[in-house]
Parts: sequence; C-alpha cells; structure tokens
Amino acid sequence: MSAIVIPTTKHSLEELNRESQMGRIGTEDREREVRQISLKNFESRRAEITQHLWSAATDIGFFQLVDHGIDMDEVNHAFEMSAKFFALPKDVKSKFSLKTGQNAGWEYMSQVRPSTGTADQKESYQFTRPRMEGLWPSEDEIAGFKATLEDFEHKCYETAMFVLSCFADKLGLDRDFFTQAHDPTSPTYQSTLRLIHYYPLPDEMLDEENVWRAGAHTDFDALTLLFQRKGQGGLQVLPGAEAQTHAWTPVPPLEDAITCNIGDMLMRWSDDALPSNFHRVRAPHRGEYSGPRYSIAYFAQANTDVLITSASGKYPSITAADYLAQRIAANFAE
Ligand SMILES: O=C(O)CCC(=O)C(=O)O
Ligand SMILES: [Fe+2]
Repeated sequence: MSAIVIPTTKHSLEELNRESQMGRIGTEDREREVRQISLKNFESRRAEITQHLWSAATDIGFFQLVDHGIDMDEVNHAFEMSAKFFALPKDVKSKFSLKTGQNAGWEYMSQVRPSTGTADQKESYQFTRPRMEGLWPSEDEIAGFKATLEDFEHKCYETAMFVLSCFADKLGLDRDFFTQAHDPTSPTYQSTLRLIHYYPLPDEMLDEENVWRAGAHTDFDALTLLFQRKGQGGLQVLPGAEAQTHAWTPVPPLEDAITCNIGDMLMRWSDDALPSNFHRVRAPHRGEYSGPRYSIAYFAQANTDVLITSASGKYPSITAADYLAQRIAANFAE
C-alpha cells in the first residue's frame, strides 16, 4: 500500500492548517441528510425559507436549493458551453491560460490541495468579471460562449445574494449587507463562475490511493452554488465539527438542484456561526461510472476592497483581496 502524502507546511491561516490534516480516504457516512430547500415564492416565504436555510447551514452545512428559478434550459445551455470549451484543442485553450493569482482563465492539473499534496485530476475555466481581457474564446471558436456565461453568472449571483440576505437577517445585519459587499458593477468584484471538467479515469488509475478529482478542502469564498450532472457523482461532504471522524457523506448529483455550501470567508465573518465544511470529489471506484464529470460552481467572494471582520475578534480583520490571495497561493504554484 502506498503511503498518502500529508503535507506538513505550516500556514499563517488557521483554515489551511485544518485542511492539511484532511487528506486520508476515511469512511462513508450515509446517515447525514443533505436537505432540499424550496425557494418557490421566495419573497412571500422569506421567513420560512430563512429558517430552513439557517438550520441546514448550521447543521450539515450543505443544502440543495430546488425551485430556485434558474431554468433547466439555462443550466443545460451553460453545460453545453462548458463541454464545447473543454473540447477545444489544448493549444487553443492555452491562449486563455489562468492569470496567476487572478482566478480568471483556464488551468489543467494545476490545483494542488493542501490536503492531498497531489494535483486534482481536472481542468477548469474561471470567469471573474473584471479580469477577462484576452480570456474569451472568439465567436468563431465557440458561438455564444461569452453571452451565455455572463447571463448564467448573473443568475447565480442573484440566487446567492438571496441566500446571503437570509443569513444577514439571522446575523442581525442589514438585509443587503452581503449584496453591497459583492457589488458586480464594481471593478473590485471578484466572485467567480468556474466550469470544471474532471477527466475520465483510466482503468489503471482506478485502484490508486492518492488520486483525487478534487482533494478535500473548504471553499475560500462566502457561499458556493454548485451545479452537478445526473449520474456524475463523487462529491462528498464532512461537517467541520465532525472532521476527526473522517466519515464522508455523498451529496447526490441532482440536476435540478443547486448544491450550496458555506465558505471560509462567511465562517470568519459570522464568527463561526455559519461553519464552512470539508468536501471533496473522490475518484470513481472500480465498477462505477468512470467517464468524464462536469460541474459548474459559482463562488460568491466579497469584493477585493471589503474588509472581513470578526465581531468577537477571534479572527484578525483582513481584506477580501488579501484573504483570497493567500488561499490561491496555497493551491496554485506560481
Ligand atoms: O465539482 C464538484 O462537485 C465540487 C467542486 C468544488 O468543490 C470546488 O471547485 O471547490
Ligand atoms: Fe469546493
């Protein structure tokens, strides 16, 4: 049995030290429930929805939004664009390579998680509104790509802001506190839409121990919205408070649901009232579907000039720019 590499680098952020401990395979726990929350008639049901969101967020930390108002056609369309992008030849995709530290552009096999010390078996394309100069494929390369992504990103933004406004109510903040902190019209906006393509796993890699589609991590952001495809499972969650059990719960890949989780930025901001959670995408086991897996994530992360403060003083204040820069540096080599 080959040993799993557990990186021992000491980081200045507490969350990175936590993450470094999470690389082992562990076990499965199918008892935890990933709740589904309907956003139907959300304006008139706001109080009720807020209770459901808060309860799920402070319990398992992952929940799935249904009746969320983003049409299945739009979701399918975004996934079509994603498939077209990743199907481009490598030398074309290289024209749109990730700008260092910027969360914009294309990368492949370059994200090394502090938990596993090995590259995720994936490629991804990040869309961060103010940083896209030179990073869009032309209309000849993929017709409608830019317009589709811009539109889809905005729908994600609106959904994320609704959820965050419910949390703001519970935290005793102004309802639009987080909306102001994520202003998409500002050049300091740094929320990101990420298209992800996990490579098919060749037979000989199926039994290898330290092969991950996405190594265990918590998200850097305030709130993540994730779109999955039917039949393309592998996402697993582990609530932070139960991290020492190393018992992971599968998150079903429901096509019509948006899977949400709290990120570290919101955990700091809420003084741990809203806990971020570990999650990962494990490699398929022998006998399971091992073809490609596509997902799309929207990361709501406060604008660069926003100061993330902790009312209790538990965490030192840090700008959202510095916070993300440290997290990105710990995941991507220069
Ligand atoms: O692809 C997935 O299901 C999860 C991706 C993820 O956790 C991430 O990119 O942060
Ligand atoms: Fe994640």
